[in-house]
Amino acid sequence: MSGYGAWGEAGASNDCFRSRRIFYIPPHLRHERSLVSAAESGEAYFGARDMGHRAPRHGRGKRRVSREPNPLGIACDEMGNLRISDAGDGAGNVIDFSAYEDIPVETSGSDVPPPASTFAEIDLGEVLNRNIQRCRYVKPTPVQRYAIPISLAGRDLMACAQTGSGKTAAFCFPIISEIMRSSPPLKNGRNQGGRLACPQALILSPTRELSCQIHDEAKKFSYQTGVRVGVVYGGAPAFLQLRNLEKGVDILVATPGRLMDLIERARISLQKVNYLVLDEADRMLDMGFEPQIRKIVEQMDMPPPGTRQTMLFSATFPHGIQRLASDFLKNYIFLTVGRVGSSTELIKQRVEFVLDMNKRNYLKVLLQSDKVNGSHAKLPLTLIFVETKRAADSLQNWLCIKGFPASAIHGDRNQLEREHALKSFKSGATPIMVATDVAARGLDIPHVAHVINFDLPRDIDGYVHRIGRTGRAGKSGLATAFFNDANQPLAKALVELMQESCQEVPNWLCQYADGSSYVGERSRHHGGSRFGGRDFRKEDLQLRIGNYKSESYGESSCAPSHGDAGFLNNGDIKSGCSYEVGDDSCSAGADYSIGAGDANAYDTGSYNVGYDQIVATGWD
Ligand SMILES: Nc1ncnc2c1ncn2[C@@H]1O[C@H](COP(=O)(O)OP(=O)(O)OP(=O)(O)O)[C@@H](O)[C@H]1O
Repeated sequence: MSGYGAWGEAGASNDCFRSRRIFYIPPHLRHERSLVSAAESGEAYFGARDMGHRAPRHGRGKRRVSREPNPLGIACDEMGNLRISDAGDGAGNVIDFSAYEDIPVETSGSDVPPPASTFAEIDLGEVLNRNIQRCRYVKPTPVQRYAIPISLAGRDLMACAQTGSGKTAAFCFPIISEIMRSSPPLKNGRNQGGRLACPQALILSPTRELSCQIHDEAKKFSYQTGVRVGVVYGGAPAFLQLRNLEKGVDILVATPGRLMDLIERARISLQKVNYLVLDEADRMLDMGFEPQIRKIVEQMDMPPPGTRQTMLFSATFPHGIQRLASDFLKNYIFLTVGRVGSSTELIKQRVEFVLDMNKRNYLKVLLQSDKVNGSHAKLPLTLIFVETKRAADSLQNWLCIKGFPASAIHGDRNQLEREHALKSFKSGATPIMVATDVAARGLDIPHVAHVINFDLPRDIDGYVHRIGRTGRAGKSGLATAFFNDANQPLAKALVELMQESCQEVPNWLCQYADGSSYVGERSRHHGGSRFGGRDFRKEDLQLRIGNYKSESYGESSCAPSHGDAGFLNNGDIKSGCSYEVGDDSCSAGADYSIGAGDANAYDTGSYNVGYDQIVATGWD
């Protein structure tokens, strides 16, 4: 094996494939030279006991500098210190977040801590602050300005902020800082026997790729802090992940399936979890994940809400999901940051009427024109979303035949194929990637210039996440959607979203919207608001003030124009308050996962039905 490929070979004999033991080395372990050389030399990987370079804890900011591998990929001096002048975003640029300055922010809940305007204002600790500088994060983004102080104040949080606006750092920074602060230090995140990992923080995410990405980010942020980050996800051998965890883990990033498996095998315990994060929280409580998440959060050994701190993040938060999520939270703050990508025109949205039979030809024309307009006549990175796994394979083949280098990523591909596709897309070797919704959320791929919805998703939230793969971190991007009669149910919500984002809406699309029978989550609950979502407690309360009874839940920092008059301060809503108006809302909630078992497919029909039930039986 050469370099740090994805596969390790033990007992290698190049001409005799069968005599080799070949095993997969997951990305987060590929920097471990000892692992790779053990694999190359045929030595058992299992013998590599001390591959970690954990810095012993000597109190906050005073951990011993170690030979910890440098996750930032930046030059270090002989002591392992990064040379800050060498640091950057990979392209040597300071990222421009000025586009986010005027974004409207709304908070609700009791005693909301004031936001911070600079990182220096927030007491995150010297080492972490240095890493923030190394990442070239000059100023906190709006979600970071609000979420970090809220989290440091120990409050539960439901945060809805636009795609690409820095939510990962918003939950990683306070957790790393608090773990560094924790005294006395816990036993390096494992029990005395050493085989049971007991993380202090658990970050759950819906896909393997996103878990790996969060893990990589968290490693960068925690460089030389002594805080250890681990990851477990399906599709890769568990024993390698476990070996890594045995060295100790403070922050564990996980997909739910693999985590559950390792809990049941008594290799991970959640009893010391002080911080729980659900990234893409609406997705985690939707589409078949909900029972699993409930099991992990409520039926294992995790401390209950109030004892642990819980933070939920996403760019979209349908109200029904907010209701479910509130079971996991205690006296939480709801934070909304307007959808920057849309509202500031960072993402230019175009919708074209294209019949199914013409889609491929139209795509070809589009790609050819992108190529002509691209720098050095090169195709810019283009992500194409399709509905099914089979369609992804088929379109990828067709593109390759037509001379457009393309990779494909979907749930039927094995982990190695998925990683390979992503890597070759990121590097530009195959500048086109065809994807199902497995790549719709969270993935932060620099320089994606164009997102094409070859098949539109069935719900508007899916559209928001998909187009959010471009126009990230202050950069602009383009999103093109192919629309035809089959997409009529989406028309109204699409027009509203485009209008909100100051996009040019074609007349023909408005006509489709006028004739649309679909009333999506956005139409029904966002009420034309510029915000990415509203705190469902407000609207429930407003309804109850009118129809049932008054109950206080907390103060809103937003102007009275949002209808806050009449709210009392400092109360705490009981989780699941909507149950008062009919237990149907409970069972409606359960519909979210029924019929949506395929984690790679969207089936929003089920939750629309569920929500209709709430509306019909609860409020009318
Ligand atoms: N304060 C900051 N200054 C500069 N860049 C930042 C800052 N915070 C985050 N970034 C960069 O912005 C990009 C997007 O961040 P991130 O992936 O956390 O977005 P997100 O809000 O989680 O998006 P999504 O909703 O798609 O998951 C990343 O490349 C990250 O490094």
